[in-house]
Amino acid sequence: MLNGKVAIVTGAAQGLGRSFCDILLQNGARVALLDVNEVLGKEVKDDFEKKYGPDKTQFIKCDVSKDEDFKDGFQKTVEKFSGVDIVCNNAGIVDEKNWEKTISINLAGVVRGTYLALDCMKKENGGRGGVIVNVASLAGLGPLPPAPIYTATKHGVMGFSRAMAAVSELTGAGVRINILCPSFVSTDLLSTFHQEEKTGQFFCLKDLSASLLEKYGVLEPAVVAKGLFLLVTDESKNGEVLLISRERAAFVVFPKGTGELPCVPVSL
Ligand SMILES: NC(=O)C1=CN([C@@H]2O[C@H](COP(=O)(O)OP(=O)(O)OC[C@H]3O[C@@H](n4cnc5c(N)ncnc54)[C@H](O)[C@@H]3O)[C@@H](O)[C@H]2O)C=CC1
Ligand SMILES: CCCCCC(=O)CC\C=C/C=C/C=C/[C@@H](O)[C@@H](O)CCCC(=O)O
Repeated sequence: MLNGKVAIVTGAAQGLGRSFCDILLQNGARVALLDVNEVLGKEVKDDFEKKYGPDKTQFIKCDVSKDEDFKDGFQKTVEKFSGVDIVCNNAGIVDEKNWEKTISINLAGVVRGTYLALDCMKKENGGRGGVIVNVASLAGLGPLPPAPIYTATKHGVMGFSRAMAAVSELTGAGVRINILCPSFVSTDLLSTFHQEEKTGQFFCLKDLSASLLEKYGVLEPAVVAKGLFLLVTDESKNGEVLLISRERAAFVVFPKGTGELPCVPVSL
């Protein structure tokens, strides 16, 4: 289904990003693995090479918070695979103490990756069109009290990506932009929920964290990867938000305009 297609996945060295690469490779795509972790990234590339054969993957060391790194990642991908069709802006962290770092990766990194992807794929630039999937979270749909900055970045990814999907459609860029909102997933990032050095002043809410984990359950990365595959392959989807939790996978329906927002009127 994805034969001949070229994908870029950030945060590809482990967790959800690794699963996203796997399902894209399984379906015939060639994949550039971008990650700041060079050791793990090269190991994953070797694993994929054993599983899918040579010349299907390329690991590129890239810190999505650095402009030159990210531009270099795109340039090396185009040089190796002669173009890009799919971009998954997945890299993300939880660090409520170093909150500027969290914003620079989770939000600014997604903005950077979306702009680079559009420059590379949009038809007016000689691109062949394509699709961008930005990874938000259930915390992009509602507040996650133990991680307010993380929540802010994911809400930012939601607003930015939905606006850019409209921009892409209005300008005829030929690039679809969709958003993935998973619930808790069994990856290294989830363990930060219980680490005081990552949750900082909000570590006091660790009981709420535990109850939220109980309430929402924990998904396997491969389940979320199926959601990525749907957003990549369903060409009718642009500006869509796919929520994936233990109970359901569903496209979020938003009010058509602010006039339809559920509100309680007040007299001023
Ligand atoms: N694990 C979970 O419960 C959920 C995770 N997500 C989101 O999914 C995405 C992936 O998270 P996980 O796979 O769970 O985390 P993870 O910690 O297992 O993997 C994240 C990957 O991103 C890489 N990375 C970190 N900073 C980077 C940077 N500056 N530049 C490039 N790569 C960088 C890491 O080296 C790592 O390989 C994140 O955006 C996260 O917010 C969303 C909902 C739930
Ligand atoms: C800090 C660790 C983050 C782990 C990575 C995630 O993105 C996990 C996101 C999973 C669940 C988020 C749930 C957010 C729920 C809110 O919408 C709100 O409903 C929470 C209010 C408390 C409650 O639901 O009882």
